[in-house]
Amino acid sequence: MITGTALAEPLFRLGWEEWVALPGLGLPAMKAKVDTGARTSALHAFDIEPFGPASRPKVRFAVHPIPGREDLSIPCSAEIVDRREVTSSNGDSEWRFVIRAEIEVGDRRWPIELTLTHRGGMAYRMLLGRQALGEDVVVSPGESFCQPRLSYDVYHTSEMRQVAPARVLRIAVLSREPHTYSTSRLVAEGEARGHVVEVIDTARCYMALDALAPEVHYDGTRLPRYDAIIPRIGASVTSYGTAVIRQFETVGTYCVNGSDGITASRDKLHAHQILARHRIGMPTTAFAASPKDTNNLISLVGGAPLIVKLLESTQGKGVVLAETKKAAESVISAFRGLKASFLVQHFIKEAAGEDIRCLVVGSKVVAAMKRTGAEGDFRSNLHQGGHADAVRITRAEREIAVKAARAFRLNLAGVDLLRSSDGPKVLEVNSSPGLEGIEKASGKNIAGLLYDEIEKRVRPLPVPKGRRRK
Ligand SMILES: Nc1ncnc2c1ncn2[C@@H]1O[C@H](COP(=O)(O)OP(=O)(O)OP(=O)(O)O)[C@@H](O)[C@H]1O
Repeated sequence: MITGTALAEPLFRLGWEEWVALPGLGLPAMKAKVDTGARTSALHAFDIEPFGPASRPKVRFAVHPIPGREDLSIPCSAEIVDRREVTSSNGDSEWRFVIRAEIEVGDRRWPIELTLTHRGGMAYRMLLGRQALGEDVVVSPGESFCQPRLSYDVYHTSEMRQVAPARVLRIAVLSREPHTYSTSRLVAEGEARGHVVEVIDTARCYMALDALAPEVHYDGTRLPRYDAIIPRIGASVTSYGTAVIRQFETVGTYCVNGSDGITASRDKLHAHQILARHRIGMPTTAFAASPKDTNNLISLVGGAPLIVKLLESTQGKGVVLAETKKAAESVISAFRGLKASFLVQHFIKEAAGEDIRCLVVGSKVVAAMKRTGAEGDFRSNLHQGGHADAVRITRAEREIAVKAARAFRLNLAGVDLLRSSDGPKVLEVNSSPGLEGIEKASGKNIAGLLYDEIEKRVRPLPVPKGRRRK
C-alpha cells in the first residue's frame, strides 16, 4: 500500500472515504473510512453474540448500514477466526471478535479480516485498516470516493432478498422429546446445513414478564434471541407451550407456527369455526351443551350413521361411529354422563376408512400420503393399525389444504382430508405434524423443505424509505 501520490500510475486508488460492500454478510452498500493508522479493519455492529460449538465458534451480530437509520438493521453471522485485544484511536482497549469477509470496492473483491465493535455514534459503519489494503493500493488522503459510488437505496428494494447471503442461523426446536424421529430429523437437517440447532424442553422454560424486556430463561440462563423457533408442542402442554412461543413472538423472533394458530388448531370447536369462517369444506359438524338438544344435534348432521368425537381425542381414540339413531343417542348420553365435551359430525361413508394427510410448508403442499385404516375400521389413524402410502392429490385437494393451513397462519401443517362424493373435506389441521410417516411414505426430505422456508423467511426485508420500522 502506498500513501500519497508517489506512483505515476497507481493500480488501485482509494480516497479517505469509499463506498464498499460486504456481500457475504448481506451488506451491499456502506460508506467506509479508510484509516491507514489502524492495522485491522473494524465493523460497527451491535447485539454481538458468540454461539455454536466450541470447535467451530460463530458470532451473530447486526449492523445498521445507514447512519441515522437505526430502524434498518441487517442480521449477520460469521465464523469467529480469532479474538484480539484492539486499542482504538481514543486509547481504549477492548477484546473483539475477528471474522473474515469478502470486501467489494469498485470492480475488485478480496478477503479481509474485520473486528466487530459496538461503539455508538460512529459516522462510518466501517473502518478500512491498512492490513486490508494490498501492495498496489494507493490512498489519496485529499480525495473522497475515487471508486464508483454505491447507493443506500438498495436497502429499500426487493433486491435485498436476493442479495441476502446464506447465513448460519441459530434455531431452537421447542420440544419435550429430543429423541423422537421428528425432533432428531430437524436437528440433523439443520446442522447438515451449517445452522446451530438447539432442542429446548418447552416445559423447562421459565419466563420473566416484564414490560421492558420479555425474556425466556432455561437452566439458569436467559435464552438468546434465536433467528427462528420451530415449535413441536405436544397436546398436553399446549397452553404453556404457546405461552413460551408468545414470549419469543414478542421479541420479534420468527416462529414457524405462531401461538394463535397452534391454540386454535388444538381446540376442535374453535378449529371448526375457523374452517367454516374461511368457507373451507368440512363434514357438517354440530355441538351443543344441553342434553335437551340431542335430537336436534343428530338431525343437524343429517341423522345416523354419524360420528361422535371427544374434543380431547387424539390418534382416533375418542372417535365413535354410531350406525343408528339409537346408538347415537346412547353414545351422546354416555359422553354427557362422563361430563366429556364432544362434537357430532356427518359420517362420510364414501371415505371408506381412508384419509389424506397433506403436508403444507409455507404456501405449498410438499407431500401427501393416503392413510388406510385397519381391516374393518372406519378410522385411518396409523396409531389404530392403519398404514400409509404415497398418493397423488387433485388440484382441489391441494388448494383446500393450503387454504386450511393459511386460515390458521401455520407455516408447517398436516392437513387431514376426507374424499367425499362432494369434494374434499377438511377433518383437521395439525400444527405439529409428525415427519416420520410422511417422509417415509413420500420419500421426500420434509425437514429440508422446512429449512428452505425458514431460510427464506429470516432474510431481511426491504425497508421503506424514510419510514421507521418498529
Ligand atoms: N366425519 C367423518 N367421516 C368419516 N370418517 C371420519 C370422520 N371423522 C373421522 N373419521 C375417521 O376417523 C379418523 C380419526 O378422526 P380424527 O382425525 O378426527 O380423530 P382424532 O382423534 O382427532 O385424531 P388425530 O390424532 O389425527 O387428531 C380419521 O382419520 C378418519 O379416518
